[in-house]
Order: sequence, then C-alpha cells, then structure tokens
Amino acid sequence: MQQEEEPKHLGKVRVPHVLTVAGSDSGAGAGIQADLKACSARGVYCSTVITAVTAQNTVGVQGVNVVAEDFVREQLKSVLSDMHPDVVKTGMLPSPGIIKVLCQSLKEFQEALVVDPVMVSTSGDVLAGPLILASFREELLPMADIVTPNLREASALLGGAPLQTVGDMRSAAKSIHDIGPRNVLVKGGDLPESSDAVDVLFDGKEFYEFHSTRIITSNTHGTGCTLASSIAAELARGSSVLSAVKHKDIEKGVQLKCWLIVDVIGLVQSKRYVGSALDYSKDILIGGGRQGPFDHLMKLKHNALPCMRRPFDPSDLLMYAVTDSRMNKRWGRSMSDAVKAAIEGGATIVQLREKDTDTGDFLEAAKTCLEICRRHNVPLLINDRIDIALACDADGVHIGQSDMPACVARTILGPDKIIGISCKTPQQAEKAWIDGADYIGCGGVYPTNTKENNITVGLDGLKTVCLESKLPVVAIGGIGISNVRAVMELGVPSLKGVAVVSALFDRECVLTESRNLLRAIMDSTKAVK
Ligand SMILES: Nc1ncnc2c1ncn2[C@@H]1O[C@H](COP(=O)(O)OP(=O)(O)O)[C@@H](O)[C@H]1O
Ligand SMILES: Cc1ncc(COP(=O)(O)O)c(N)n1
Ligand SMILES: [Mg+2]
Repeated sequence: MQQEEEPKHLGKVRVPHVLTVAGSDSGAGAGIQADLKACSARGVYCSTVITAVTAQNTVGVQGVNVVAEDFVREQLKSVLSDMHPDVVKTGMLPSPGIIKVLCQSLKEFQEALVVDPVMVSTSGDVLAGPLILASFREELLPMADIVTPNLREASALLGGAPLQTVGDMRSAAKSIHDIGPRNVLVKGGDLPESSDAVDVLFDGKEFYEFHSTRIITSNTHGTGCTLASSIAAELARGSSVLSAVKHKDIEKGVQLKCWLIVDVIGLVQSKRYVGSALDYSKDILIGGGRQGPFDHLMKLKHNALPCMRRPFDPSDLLMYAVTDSRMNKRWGRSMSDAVKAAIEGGATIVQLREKDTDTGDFLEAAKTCLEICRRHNVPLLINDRIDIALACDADGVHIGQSDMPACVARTILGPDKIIGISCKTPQQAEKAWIDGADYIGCGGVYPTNTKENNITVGLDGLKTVCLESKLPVVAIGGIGISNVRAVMELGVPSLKGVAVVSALFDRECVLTESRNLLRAIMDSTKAVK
C-alpha cells in the first residue's frame, strides 16, 4: 500500500522575511550587507537581490559595477516565485532599466514595499545619477508604502532646493507624498546644527516627528540603509496583522489607518535600534576614512576586552571558588576583595552566587570581579542570573535543576558561553549533556550549611555520576582541606576538581585558605597518578 505523504509544512514555523533589492558595499557598512545585518539583528530573515557591486570603503566609493537588467530580473524571479517575502525593501537602484524590471516583477506582489531612494552615499559619492529621478517619481514611489529619503535625496526628488530646518522637512514630506507613496519619512541625520536626530513622517493627513539623542560619532556609514531595513523588518513581523486586515476587504480608509499604526510602531523601534547600535559603536575603529561602519549586532567589542577569551578548558574546574554574600558581609569584605584573594591564592574559576544582593549592586560588583578575573585569565561565572551574566559579559553561568532549562540558557547565551548545571543523578547528567552544558556540578557530597535541606549524595553518589557523565564534573558540598583528599582520590577521570564556598570564604584569610586548599588538591591528584 502506498503511504500517504506527510504535508511538507507540518510542524514547521513560518518566519518573517524581508527581500532587499540593493547594491553590495565591499566595506560592508551600508547596502546589502547593512540590510542583512539589520534584519538579522531584528530577528527577521533577509534574502538579497543585488543590483550593483560597489568598491567602497570608509573613504568613499572607488567603483561601481552595475548588474545586467536581465540578471536582476532572474534574481527577483528566483526569490519571489519560491520564498514569498513579507516585505520588499529597495536600496541602490542604479539605472532606470533596473527600476523598470523591479516594478514589473513587483506587479503581482501584494505585500508591503519600503523604498529607500538611495542616490548619494554619505561620503558624497553618486550611487544613482539624476537619470533615475523620473523613474523614481513615475514608477516606483507611487507603489511604495513608505519612502525614506535623507535630506539630500528629498531635495533631489523635489528639484534641488536644500532642506535646512524641520519646517523644510515637513513641506518636503508633504510634496513627496503628492508623488504617490502612502507614507513619507524624511530623515534628518544630516540636519545641520541639530542637537537631536529628527525624522519627519507624513501619512497624507498628519505629521509625526521622531526625535532621538544625536550620537556623537563618525561611525554612521549605513544608517539610512539600516533604518529602512529595520522598518521593513518590523513590517514583516507585523505582516500577519496587515494581511488579516487586508483579507477582510474592508474599506480603504480603515486599511490605511492600520498600515499607519504598524508603520509608527515599527518606526519608533527602528529609530531606537539605530540609536543603540550607533551608541555601542561610537568608539570602534574600522578603516582609516572619515566615515566608519557601525556594529549592527552589537557584539564586536566582546573581542576587544583586555584579555582575549579562550574556550572552556575542563582543567579550569580544579579549584572552583563560589562566593557567598552573607559570608562576605560577616567577614566585612566586598565581593571583589573576596574574588581577588581567592584568585591570588590559586582559584582556577570563580562563580558569583549572590542570593540577596540587589540587581544594580550585583551588576556593578560583577563588572569589577570580571576585570579582576580577566586580568588573571580566570573564567567568571554567574549563578542562576543569566541577565547579570549577559549585562556584564561574564564567561558563563551556573544553573540549578529548578532554574531556567539549560537548553533555553544556551539559546540566550549563544555557543561560546560556559554553562554548568547542578546534577545529583546520572539521568540529570545525561540531560545536561544533551542540553548543551559544558560541565556539571555534583553534590552535595557532604552536608553543608550554605544549602539547607540539600540531599547529600555522598562519595558513592558522586562516583556513580562521574562514571556515567559525558561532561567534566566538579564536586561540591561541604568540601574543605580535611576531606578534599577523599574526594579527589576517587580517581574517576571525569572528576576535574572541587568547588568550595565556606572553606575559602567563611574564614579570616581567603588568600591563605586558597593557597592551602590548592596545595591539598595538587597533592591528592599526584597521589592518584
Ligand atoms: N548621529 C546620529 N545619532 C542618532 N541617530 C542618527 C545619527 N545619524 C543618523 N541618525 C538616524 O539614522 C537614521 C538614518 O538617517 P540619515 O543618516 O539621515 O540617513 P542616510 O544614511 O540615508 O543619510 C535616521 O533615523 C536618523 O535620525
Ligand atoms: C551599496 C550602497 N548602498 C547604499 C549606500 C548608502 O549609504 P548611507 O546609508 O550611509 O547613506 C551606500 N553607501 N552603498
Ligand atoms: Mg547617514
């Protein structure tokens, strides 16, 4: 009997999708490259139809190679016939012929169209000459749901009179609206003598002004492409709302209102996104020219910290120091003093376990501890608080069985962060491995007063877990100088070290206790060999 074929889409999730039709920027600050990064940062898939390849850097545009019209058509056909984007966004369209091809290809396209009428790069180089003005005005703009000219482009579309004030931006938005697009956003990134960054939206009825703090930076190459892509991404995310309204076939006035609401929501978020990325990137250095790119994903500075991060090494677990705010209070020392002393005494990894510190104070203390750890090349983990780990860019987290599931933590933290999980049984150890943890903490080995009502597993329980675990193990719970030998002498290869709280921090001199404990650990590992 022939088996019925499973529907191809069963169990799959449709993701929002923007198609960008634009030029490539070899310096990757603007154009297609900016669109890809902006959509990725906003959680939206981005496909790309390339209209021109530019040789470009932070100095300017050194060359432009226009893609043949037929091949632009072919790319459009490939994407539109198969992948069904929710929104099309256009950037550099270098010739009237390419605009014609685009408009023909979009005839059947029912979804939103965002047009960024790119003409001149921020460096002042021409990307699309005056020949295309007529095509913009007559063919593309009337099809657009939103068009986003900067000051120079708005001026060019209207015959050349310069725009110098917010008032000028308003009248330009109104005049461009008369050409036919549903919404016009005139961007004021280059408005002279303006302390904030103002953009003006006109929807045919009302004006809206969007203000944000002007970031003082020269890394603004690609802001226009990024804003338009982010607006397209927001529209793609909201497109289910739009299509629901469209399909109800309600009268045009109501439909327009809905478009506007989505546009306004998307605009606020998009502008905030550009502002945050510019602020994050204001001091990065790429290229020697006047206008640098910025970091759309806000990650590049991670690799510029004083000490380069290295991958997790299981031997880091040898002497694992876990801080405790109550003990520090009792002995009158700060979290960072405690961490510094433990590291100077030989701690090979540090975990901040702060159960009753306010979030703001915890973050500040964690940042100070991180600096100390980085200076000594010792990884710093945060217990349970993934938000704190992300905010201070710690090396990872340690989580318990009742905290956030490890697989979710992995998704949030990404592939490079260290994740440790407390496990008492081989089953939990197996799950930790499947979920993508880097190590497990097994215990309590002995009773301890840092965790009340904690079931102890004893040396036998520890050994059972170690024998089964595919991940490196650190033993925890009531371990100190008097019993560390018994633990390490279990001699199971996966057991890489001991984690200690009271034995280091509930003592008068953390430095001395750390030194002594490290010596005892080393002696017992030697004895095993
Ligand atoms: N220095 C800045 N600080 C904050 N926002 C800015 C800055 N420069 C530009 N923007 C914003 O970036 C977006 C793109 O604007 P603009 O730079 O004028 O476009 P284009 O790159 O096309 O010339 C707008 O929302 C604008 O307000
Ligand atoms: C290929 C290409 N497309 C667009 C721009 C506009 O850049 P900006 O957003 O800085 O004006 C550019 N410089 N290069
Ligand atoms: Mg700009």
